[in-house]
Amino acid sequence: MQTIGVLGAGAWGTALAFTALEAGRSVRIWAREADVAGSLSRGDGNPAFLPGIDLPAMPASTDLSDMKGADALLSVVPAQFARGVFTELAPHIADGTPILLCSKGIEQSTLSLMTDVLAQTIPQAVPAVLSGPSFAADVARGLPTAVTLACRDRALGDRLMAAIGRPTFRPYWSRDLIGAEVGGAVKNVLAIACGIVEGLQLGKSAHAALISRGFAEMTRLAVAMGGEAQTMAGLCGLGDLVLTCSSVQSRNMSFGKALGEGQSAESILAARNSVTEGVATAPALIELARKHEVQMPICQAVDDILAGRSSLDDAMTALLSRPFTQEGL
Ligand SMILES: NC(=O)c1ccc[n+]([C@@H]2O[C@H](COP(=O)([O-])OP(=O)(O)OC[C@H]3O[C@@H](n4cnc5c(N)ncnc54)[C@H](O)[C@@H]3O)[C@@H](O)[C@H]2O)c1
Ligand SMILES: O=P(O)(O)OC[C@H](O)CO
Repeated sequence: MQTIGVLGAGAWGTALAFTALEAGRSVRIWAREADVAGSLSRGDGNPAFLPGIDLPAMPASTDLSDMKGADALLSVVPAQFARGVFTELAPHIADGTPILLCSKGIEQSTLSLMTDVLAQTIPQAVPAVLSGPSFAADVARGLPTAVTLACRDRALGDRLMAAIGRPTFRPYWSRDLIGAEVGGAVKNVLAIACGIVEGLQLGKSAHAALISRGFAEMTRLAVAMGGEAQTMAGLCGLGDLVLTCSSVQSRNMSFGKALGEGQSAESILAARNSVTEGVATAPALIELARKHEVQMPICQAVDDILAGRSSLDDAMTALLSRPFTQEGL
C-alpha cells in the first residue's frame, strides 16, 4: 500500500496525512476549501484547522477524482457530511478499495454508523475503522499515540497498520468495527457531560463517577448493537473516553465546560470553525438507545440540555435522583 488518499483536511485529516507521509507513503488530500488545499500543497500547514503547527508540503486539491487509484483512503469528513461526500466520491472508487473511517459520530437523520453510510454509498469499498485517544495536534507534532484499527480481515488490517503506523503512531488491530465506532461516537457525548461537570465546578469525584458510569452506558449500547464488551475496555472505548473527558483540548469537553459556565450552545458553536461531533450525535444516540432498549441516563441528560428540555440544574437533579442500584455494566 503505497498511495494513501485522505478525504477531509480538517485537523484530524491533516494530522493523519502527515503521519502517513512520515510512514513513507505517498499522500493525496481532498480538502473542501480551496485555501486549505493551497496552503497544504505549498507547505504552509493548515492555519484554518490546525494552527501553529509546521508541516511539510502535502499534495492537496478540491477535486474528488484525485482520490482515484489510491491504494487505501482515510475518511475524515465529519459524520453529518460523510454521506454527501461519499456519494460524489463513489464513481472514482475501484472494487475492493479499503476505506478507513476515522470520523467519530452517528448520522443524525438515519441513525447510521459510518460503516452503514459507506455500505449504502460506496458498496464496492472495504470498510475499516480507526478510533482511539488521539488529539490531532499531538499526532501532528509526532507525540506518541496509540489507536484501534478495526477491520474484519486480519491480513488487510496488517497492511493498513503497516501503511500508516510508525513508532509514534501505533495502531492495534481489532475485528470489532461496531465497538470501535460506538466507542468513538459515545465518548464525545460523555465528554460534553464531563465538561458540564467541570464548568459547574462539581468536583473531581463527580468527574470520575461520570467517566465510570459513562463507560457502562457506552458498553451497554455497543454490546446491544453487536459490538464486544472487551473492545470497549481498549483504546477506542475507555482510552478515548479518558482522554476526551480529561482535557479542554477536546472540543466536546470544552463545549460542555462553556455550557456549564453559562454560555449558550449557539454562541459557543458560532465562535468555532471546528466540529463538535457530540452535539449532532447526542439525539441520534438517544434514538438508538431507545431502539435497542438500552439505558443511557448521562447521554440522555446531555441530549435533554441540548434540546432545551432541561436546564443544567434539572438535568443534574434528575441524574442524582435515580434509584440506588447494583453496580455493573
Ligand atoms: N481533531 C481531532 O483531534 C480528532 C481526532 C480524532 C478524530 N477526529 C474526528 O475527525 C472528524 C473530523 O474532525 P476534524 O477535527 O478533522 O475537523 P475540524 O473541526 O478540524 O474541521 C472541520 C472539518 O469539517 C469539514 N466540513 C465542514 N463543512 C462541511 C461540509 N458541508 N461538507 C464536508 N465537510 C465539511 C471541513 O472541511 C473540515 O475538514 C470528526 O469526526 C472528529 O470527531 C478528530
Ligand atoms: O476534540 P474532540 O472532542 O473532537 O476529540 C478529539 C479526539 O476524538 C480525541 O480522541
